Amino acid sequence: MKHILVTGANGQLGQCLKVLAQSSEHSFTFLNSKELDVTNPNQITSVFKTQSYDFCINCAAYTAVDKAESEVNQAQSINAQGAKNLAEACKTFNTVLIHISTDFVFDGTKHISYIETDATNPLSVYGQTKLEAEQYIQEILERYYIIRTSWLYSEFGKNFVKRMLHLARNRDELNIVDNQIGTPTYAMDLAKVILKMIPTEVYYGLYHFSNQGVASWYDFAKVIFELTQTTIKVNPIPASSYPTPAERPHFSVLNKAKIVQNFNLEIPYWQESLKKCIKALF
Ligand SMILES: NC(=O)C1=CN([C@@H]2O[C@H](COP(=O)(O)OP(=O)(O)OC[C@H]3O[C@@H](n4cnc5c(N)ncnc54)[C@H](OP(=O)(O)O)[C@@H]3O)[C@@H](O)[C@H]2O)C=CC1
Ligand SMILES: Cc1cn([C@H]2C[C@H](O)[C@@H](COP(=O)(O)OP(=O)(O)O[C@H]3O[C@@H](C)C(=O)[C@@H](O)[C@H]3O)O2)c(=O)[nH]c1=O
Repeated sequence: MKHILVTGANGQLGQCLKVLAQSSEHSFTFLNSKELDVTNPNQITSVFKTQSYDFCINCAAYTAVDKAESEVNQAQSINAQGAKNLAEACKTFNTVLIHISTDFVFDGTKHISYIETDATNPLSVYGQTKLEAEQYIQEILERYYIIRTSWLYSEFGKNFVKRMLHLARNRDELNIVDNQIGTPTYAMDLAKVILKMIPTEVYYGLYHFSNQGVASWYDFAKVIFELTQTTIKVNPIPASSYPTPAERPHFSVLNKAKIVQNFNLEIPYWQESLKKCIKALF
């Protein structure tokens, strides 16, 4: 049995981990942003002093991609400095850090799936602060897992699936970007993989994980409405017709070969996992 600390426990990934913790052999401590503010090194130290943790899963993040363009300091402080603070505590207290990163560290100019060693070049403040976090962790720690994932959704928190269903209540028509290509990922699938990595305690390093398959946001929206039998007209539009403060990569499909091989995974296709999430929502 391992002792596991989870930060940012009220976010969507944190809540998925809470569900899985109920049937896990491990002992979990879930702390929300008030109980453990990752920007506060003193608070982190006092939490790590209360008991010895084998693992810390960092689910704390600033994830408002567009807002981050104007709240640079806050995004930097939570995403980059917060991860650095946790990495330092993990080093002092001999804890393995499991940190979640993003496909938005890439600029999207590649045409085949991104592997872990591909060059990064974030287009947004959010992506830049998440990349800084990766760099701090790699500098400070030897025993860490960084998992880059993409387009997370779940029955919990704020995400694209819930936003589409909410918008469809008052609209007959939606325009959705069809030239940003990635892979939607069910946060519950990511949570399961994280827990599968825990007993292994080997193969530390940087990994990519998403569901299988490829989609545009338009494809994603269409399937959300099909599965929920929502009648709405969905129009494909280029990103240039949907201006946003943050630029997003045109292509950010992640290659999962490394995580599949090292942890012997079978990854579900995104449409299959979306069905499970929709079932949990209704
Ligand atoms: N959502 C997505 O599409 C993707 C997310 N990721 C990454 O996955 C991880 C999990 O994301 P997700 O669950 O969706 O994120 P959420 O936005 O759902 O949750 C983030 C959590 O972090 C908490 N938090 C914010 N500031 C602090 C702080 N200073 N100290 C402690 N906790 C804080 C928030 O708490 P509060 O609500 O109280 O502010 C919130 O509960 C993140 O690292 C994210 O970057 C990667 C790819 C895609
Ligand atoms: C609401 C809406 C969005 N869009 C577009 C805008 C954008 O290009 C795309 C997705 O928009 P969102 O703002 O919902 O998603 P976004 O916040 O960009 O999602 C990202 O979040 C961060 C945290 C990550 O790490 C990424 O992997 C990714 O999941 O959909 C439309 O085209 N029409 C719409 O009506």
